[in-house]
Amino acid sequence: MTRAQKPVRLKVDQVQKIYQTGAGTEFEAVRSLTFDLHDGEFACLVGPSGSGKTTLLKCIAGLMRTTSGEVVLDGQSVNGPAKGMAVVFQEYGRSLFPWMTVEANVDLPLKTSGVPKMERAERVRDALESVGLDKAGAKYPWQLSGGMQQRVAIARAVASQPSVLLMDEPFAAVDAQTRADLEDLVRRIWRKHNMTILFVTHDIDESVYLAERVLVLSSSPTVIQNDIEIDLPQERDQLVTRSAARFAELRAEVYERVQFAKTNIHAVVEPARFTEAHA
Ligand SMILES: Nc1ncnc2c1ncn2[C@@H]1O[C@H](COP(=O)(O)OP(=O)(O)OP(=O)(O)O)[C@@H](O)[C@H]1O
Repeated sequence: MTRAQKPVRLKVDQVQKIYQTGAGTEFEAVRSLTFDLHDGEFACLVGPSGSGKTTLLKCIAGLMRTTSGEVVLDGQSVNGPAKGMAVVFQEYGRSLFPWMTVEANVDLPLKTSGVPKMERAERVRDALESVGLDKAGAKYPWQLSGGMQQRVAIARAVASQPSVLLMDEPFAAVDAQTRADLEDLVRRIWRKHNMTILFVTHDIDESVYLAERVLVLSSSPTVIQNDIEIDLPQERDQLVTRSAARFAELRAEVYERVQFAKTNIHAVVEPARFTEAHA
């Protein structure tokens, strides 16, 4: 089945975000963003610094109101923190409760959403096993390394069985080796649980390695500038995949698009004006 034939999980429809920045002033961070995420897709979102990646993710997760436009999850309009979405942030240290064990941290969203106790225990066990932390359930977050803490945050997201998993620069704060391990872990989890993932990253190589599709944002005020299919084999390996000729081509393509985004404000939405202004 092709991507287009699969049901749409997440619909982002002309989302605009204008921040009120003080006495009568405002800043349009996101202009008009439209894309669909289909069931089981893994998409990465890249773009210049300040292009609105975090703003967009917060709007999608229902943590921030859009100024206009709509986010629809499984056919329901998102108007607040949505039950079917889980978010993994960069700051794992702040997203886990230090006074709770690993198990209790993973269990918390299940408990608050009223999942029966027996089922909760099973889901927590499965999720911790998926991230290779089945022996660490009784530990506290502060007894774990940064990479392990981020795996707990991922386990918590997996346990809640979200329709869509949102990840905002989740590996930016860990060392290179841990990052590579976590990338492989997320791809394994994605395939095992047939998840739908939207992953924000600064790192172009990471976006190509992880995703099936890379969405490139323009600079602010932001629109989707490019939607690039990553036609690499499903089985990926840090050494083999990253040294493949096709990987280099895709990386170069995404890199060029991001460079273009940095220097061509409004080039996509208003090409005529851009051409005139730079003629
Ligand atoms: N609360 C706010 N009030 C006003 N402007 C804001 C606010 N939050 C973000 N912005 C502005 O909106 C734009 C987009 O910010 P955002 O953090 O979403 O970008 P980003 O692509 O995630 O950035 P980075 O890649 O550097 O993390 C930036 O110009 C930022 O200064």
